[in-house]
Amino acid sequence: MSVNIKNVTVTFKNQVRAVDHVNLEIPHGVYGLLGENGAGKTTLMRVLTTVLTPSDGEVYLDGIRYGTGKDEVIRQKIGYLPQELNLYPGLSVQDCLEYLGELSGIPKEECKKRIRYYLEKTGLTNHRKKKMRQLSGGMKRRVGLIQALLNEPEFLIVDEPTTGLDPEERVRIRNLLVDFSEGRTVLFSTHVVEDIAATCSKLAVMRKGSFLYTGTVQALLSRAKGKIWTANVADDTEAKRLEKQYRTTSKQYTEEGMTVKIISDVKPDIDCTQPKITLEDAYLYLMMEKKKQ
Ligand SMILES: Nc1ncnc2c1ncn2[C@@H]1O[C@H](COP(=O)(O)OP(=O)(O)OP(=O)(O)O)[C@@H](O)[C@H]1O
Repeated sequence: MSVNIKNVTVTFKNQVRAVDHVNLEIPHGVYGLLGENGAGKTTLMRVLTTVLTPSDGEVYLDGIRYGTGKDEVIRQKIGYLPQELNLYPGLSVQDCLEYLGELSGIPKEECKKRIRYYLEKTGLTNHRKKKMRQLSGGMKRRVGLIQALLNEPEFLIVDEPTTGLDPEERVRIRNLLVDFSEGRTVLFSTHVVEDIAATCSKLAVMRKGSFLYTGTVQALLSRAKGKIWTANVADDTEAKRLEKQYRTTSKQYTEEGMTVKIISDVKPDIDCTQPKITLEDAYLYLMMEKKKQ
C-alpha cells in the first residue's frame, strides 16, 4: 500500500487555504500527523478519503489516481474514523456494527467474528447490548474506531482516535493500532504528542496548511539535542520567575519541589542539566524554531 500526495492545495470558498501545496509519501506502519488546531489535518484527511476534492494537486493510492473515475475502488481500501461521528443512537452497539458491516458488504458470519474480535480488543464486549446513545464519549469513540476497522482496510485514517479515553483505554487503542498496522498503512492524526511517541517511527508536523517537518521521530529528537534543559526549583513561585526569564515548556511537581524545562540554544545561566529529550520537547522546539523564522 502506497499513498502519495503531490502538490495538494485546498482552498475553501471563503478563501481559507487549509492545505497549501503539500507533498508526502506515507509509508507502511503507523504514520503520525501532528499539528495544532486549525493546521489543516482534517482537511488533508478528507482529501485522502476522497470526500473532498483538492483545488490543486494529485493524490495516488497504490498508483491509482484520485478523481479519475476509480474513487469507489479507492474507498474500498480505506477505513476512516472522523473527528465527529454520530452513529445510529437508537441501535445497540452490536446491531449498529452489524448494520455498518452489512453496508460495507462484509459476509454476515465474518462480520460477526470481526465485531467479536474488535469489541474484545477495545474493551467493549460487556457494553455491546447498550444503545449507542447510552454510551460515554470514550465508548462512542471506540465504536467509531471499530466501524473504521471492520472492513480491515489497507489504509486506515484515524482523526483523534484517543479523544475522551482514559489512560488505560488510550494505551489499549494505541496498541490495537500498532497491531493493526502490520502490513498496512495507518495515518494517525492527533495533537496529543504522547500518542505519536507511543505508536509511530515517522511523522509529519503540520502548521497553517504546510508541513513543518516530515521524517523520522528520531531525526526530530536529534534536532532538539543540546537545546533542552531542566532546572530544579523549590516551588511554583521560583518556577514562575524562571518562566519570565526563559522560554519554558513544562513544569512538573517532584518529591523535592518542581522541575522546569527550558528551551535554549545555550546553557541558561542557572544550575541546570540536559534531560533525555522527549518527542514533546522536540515538537515544541520545532514550533519555536519555526516561529522565529
Ligand atoms: N468547510 C470549510 N470551509 C471553510 N474553512 C474551513 C472548512 N473546513 C476547515 N476550514 C478551515 O481550514 C483550516 C484548517 O482546518 P482543519 O479542520 O483541517 O484543521 P485541523 O488541523 O484538523 O484542526 P483541529 O486539530 O482543530 O481539528 C482552519 O482554518 C479551518 O477553519
